[in-house]
Amino acid sequence: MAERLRLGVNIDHVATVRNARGGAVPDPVRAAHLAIAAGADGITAHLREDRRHIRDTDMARLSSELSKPLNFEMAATDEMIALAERFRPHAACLVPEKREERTTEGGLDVVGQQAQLAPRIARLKAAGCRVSLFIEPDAAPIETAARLGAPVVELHTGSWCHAVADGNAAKAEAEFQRLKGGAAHAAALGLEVHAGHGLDYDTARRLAAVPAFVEFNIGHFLIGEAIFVGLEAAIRGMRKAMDEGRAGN
Ligand SMILES: CC(=O)[C@@H](O)[C@H](O)COP(=O)(O)O
Ligand SMILES: NCC(=O)COP(=O)(O)O
Repeated sequence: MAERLRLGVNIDHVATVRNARGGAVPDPVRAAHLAIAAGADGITAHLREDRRHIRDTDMARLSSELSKPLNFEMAATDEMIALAERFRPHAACLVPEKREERTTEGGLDVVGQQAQLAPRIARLKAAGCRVSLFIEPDAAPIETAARLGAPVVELHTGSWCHAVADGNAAKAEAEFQRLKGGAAHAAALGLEVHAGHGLDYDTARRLAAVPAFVEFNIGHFLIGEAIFVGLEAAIRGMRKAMDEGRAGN
């Protein structure tokens, strides 16, 4: 039987709510435990350089407490690599960061940054982390990721999700085919293929029909949905959507 499409729950925006008042609640680590109890296959947390949401202490607790894999998202800086060497998460995903961005705006420039990325990927591997590169679903970054020795790529789904949300059917179809082709290309190179950014129930269900994808990392939509239905129901709803999509329903 084919391995189930995995769901990684990103808890960043529980920390966004916590930080709004500068206190200790809601606790993102408590959310991580609840997400796992609700069926999450792993937890993703993005320790940004500006610490706008997840903080070092959150990452330390997640690294020591979780019963499922932790995917530590980070910029490819020496500061973050050193933290990954200290916390030793199951996985590390290198993402682009701009201080002024509201959220991630695209994939890592792996083609232009090969020289800087290669030693940092080596350090993460030496620390026992499964390295993932968050990239655009295009041939050049996919092939470069494979050459750099990253075993995993996470394809940026934001452009497709925005086109769907905007009702731009032509652009949505073009972006979906870009993701489908990128996933097949990455898989053919032996890469494990993940997807993330902006996914909701509908887009997760549709994307799950692409067999090359092994894992989705989903956060903002789930935390927003949890405000209305609770975190467990939101996650179970996403699990159902992904299973339906994978089964072709
Ligand atoms: C790379 C990606 O799309 C997300 O995992 C990232 O965490 C988004 O950044 P924010 O969580 O700060 O919106
Ligand atoms: N890498 C994508 C991720 O972890 C979650 O992105 P989003 O669902 O919060 O947009």
